[in-house]
Amino acid sequence: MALLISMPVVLGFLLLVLVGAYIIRKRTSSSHINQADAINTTNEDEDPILLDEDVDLPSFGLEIIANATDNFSSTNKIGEGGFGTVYKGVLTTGQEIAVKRLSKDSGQGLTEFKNEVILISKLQHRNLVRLLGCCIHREDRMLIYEYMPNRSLDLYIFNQTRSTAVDWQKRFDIIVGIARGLLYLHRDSRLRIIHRDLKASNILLDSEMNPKISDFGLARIFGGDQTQVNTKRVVGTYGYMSPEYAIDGHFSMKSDVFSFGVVVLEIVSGMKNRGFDHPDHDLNLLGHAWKLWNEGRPMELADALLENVPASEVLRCIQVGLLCVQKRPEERPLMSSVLYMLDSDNASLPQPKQPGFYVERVHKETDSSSSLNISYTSTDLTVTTLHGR
Ligand SMILES: Nc1ncnc2c1ncn2[C@@H]1O[C@H](COP(=O)(O)OP(=O)(O)OP(=O)(O)O)[C@@H](O)[C@H]1O
Repeated sequence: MALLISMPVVLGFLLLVLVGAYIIRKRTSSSHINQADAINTTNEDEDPILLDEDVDLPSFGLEIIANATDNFSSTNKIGEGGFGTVYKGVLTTGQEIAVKRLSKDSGQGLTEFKNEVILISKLQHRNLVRLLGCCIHREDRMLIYEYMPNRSLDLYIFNQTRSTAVDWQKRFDIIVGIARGLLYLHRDSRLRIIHRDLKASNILLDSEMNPKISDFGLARIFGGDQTQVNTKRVVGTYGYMSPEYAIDGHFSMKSDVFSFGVVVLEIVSGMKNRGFDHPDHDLNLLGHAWKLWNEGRPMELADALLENVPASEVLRCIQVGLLCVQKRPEERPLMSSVLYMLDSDNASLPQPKQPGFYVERVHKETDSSSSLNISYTSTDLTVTTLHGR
């Protein structure tokens, strides 16, 4: 009798457990869908998307890397970034490497480290820097890259002495190479990747001055038909960030296109967007280029150190650069169109409209569509801004 009474109770309990398990499973799997097949626009959590899967990447022992870099000696130090210090090293095989050592007090860096390892180990393109492996030893984390003998683009184009080493043909090839690398990230790789920190110091140059996009610590994977992510944590570098990203935290392929446009105008002019100084106005490089364009004298933007430049090619690059930095993301071209425009002599290009963020020296630019003022600092550091705080 007692058994007969308790039977429905037991069955009911079992049913509850099953329904509960189903709901939990459904929730878990839909959070995966958000990452992989995501919807058109998503809100990004404070933490970046990290794929939970094994990465097939060689691991170097600390001893090997310490030997290669002369125990991380200051003479082997070649750079310093938001992530930590970069050292040059030589393996016993004679192969030259660049070692990025995550600084220990960089809480941000650990997430970026994982992100970079996971992302770049899946990518392969002649215009992307190659990650050879990583080294994890206790608290120490390092990324091992192929060494780029000509270091980064900023060291050439913003340096009067060195910039003569990059004539117009080289600069044009570098622009096209960066565009190809970015198109691969946006469209042609197995994943759709938004770099988020494209800038001159993240373009490395090999022995033949071929450009390689580097620094994937801030990059994000988009899935399915996803075109935009909204984040509260804006990370990037002032001078290269698009208005909709810097102000509203919206990033997309079009925010990378904006950064690409800034790089193009910097390559053509040999001047930095941020910190640009002109006696006649308060505009930054984008504003200056836009002003010259409207006044019908765009060729004045070209680096004075360049000789015998093919005017039509330079003009095309300036026009493409201005199209990429247009204020409204929907007006900016996709990287496929950018490459088409760069490649074709006689394609008729659209007229560029007003760029985003084109005032510099007033140190403050207000966007009417947002209640937020963007205040520039005087440093060129990578920034992290929390919106809505
Ligand atoms: N693979 C490499 N080969 C040669 N030089 C490199 C390599 N990777 C980085 N460097 C040098 O080290 C410098 C610092 O690189 P890193 O990517 O850490 O910082 P960054 O891009 O300058 O700044 P941030 O981290 O703020 O974006 C680069 O500008 C470049 O000159």
